[in-house]
Amino acid sequence: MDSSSPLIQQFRKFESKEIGQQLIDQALLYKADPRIHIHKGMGKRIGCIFLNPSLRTRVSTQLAASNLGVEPIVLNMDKEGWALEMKEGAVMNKGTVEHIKDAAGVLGTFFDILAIRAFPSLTNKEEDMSDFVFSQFVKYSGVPVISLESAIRHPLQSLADQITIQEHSKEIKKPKVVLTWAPHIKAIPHAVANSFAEWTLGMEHDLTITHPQGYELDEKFTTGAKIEYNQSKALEDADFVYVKNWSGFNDYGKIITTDHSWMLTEKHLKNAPNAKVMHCLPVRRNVELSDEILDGPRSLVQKQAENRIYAAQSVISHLI
Ligand SMILES: NCCC[C@H](NC(=O)CCC(=O)O)C(=O)O
Ligand SMILES: NC(=O)OP(=O)(O)O
Repeated sequence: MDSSSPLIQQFRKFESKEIGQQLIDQALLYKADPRIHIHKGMGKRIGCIFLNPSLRTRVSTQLAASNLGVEPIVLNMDKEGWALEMKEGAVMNKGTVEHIKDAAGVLGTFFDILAIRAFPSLTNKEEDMSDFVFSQFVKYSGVPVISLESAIRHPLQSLADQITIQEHSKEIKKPKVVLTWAPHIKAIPHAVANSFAEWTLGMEHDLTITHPQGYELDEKFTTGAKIEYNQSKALEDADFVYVKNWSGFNDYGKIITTDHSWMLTEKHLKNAPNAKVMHCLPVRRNVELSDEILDGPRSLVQKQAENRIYAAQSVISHLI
């Protein structure tokens, strides 16, 4: 498939509701019968390259590939690979051992598809915003590259989230979705929140984003959403509440507040009796979200994680 096609672009950034729905439908087909296309990927290989930790993405991508007969090979580059140099023209007389040009070139000859996890630095805003590390793999590998969460987006997570929303909103015409900031002990990337906003708006749901002053996200991803600084007002009558921490975007990579009162508990949802609660995981229990919600009937977090398999399978299937 031509790597500039809108379908492939959507694996990186949201292109259209029609393509979004097509990917969701394909994922649901695989969920009903995971090995229906077991021969489709015969002889193909996907290289899953992790520059950062992962549980769900690592395992679900391998399961998705296996369901299609594609052989997955995982390289935990941060632990097992050579330290990569990303900068053009670098004099490599310090810690980095291998240049991205050489490494990505080799990986491109070994694999039909690459899948890359590369978190942001959260210190160099301009570089992070250009999705520098992910883009270097795209530039030098010469094969289609799937994002397993890059500096600015986490599209496979968002696809899984939209599958989950669709599965749980059969009776609701236009679900009210609320993305709420949650406290955390560390500076956390914007990718999950950005992609969730991009896909939720793209699928034409009603999106409200709530966070303390100063935690405004990049407008590139949030235009069309209501921004409501009063969390309890934002949560009223919500159908889905997506809980996520992120660090400052304007005050880049900074922790602006850790206000514990933003941690979602049952009390916060007294005016949202039907709200289902979502989180991409891993979650810091009783910091971001309370045990009572995570272990209670509102929680969709396990369903989201399960749908990661079929989201990845839908995307890989379109690529082979
Ligand atoms: N892919 C799922 C989330 C990955 C990352 N979370 C983290 O880094 C959590 C780290 C911690 O809790 O220490 C994030 O939110 O973008
Ligand atoms: N949600 C998610 O991407 O999880 P991992 O970081 O464990 O892959």
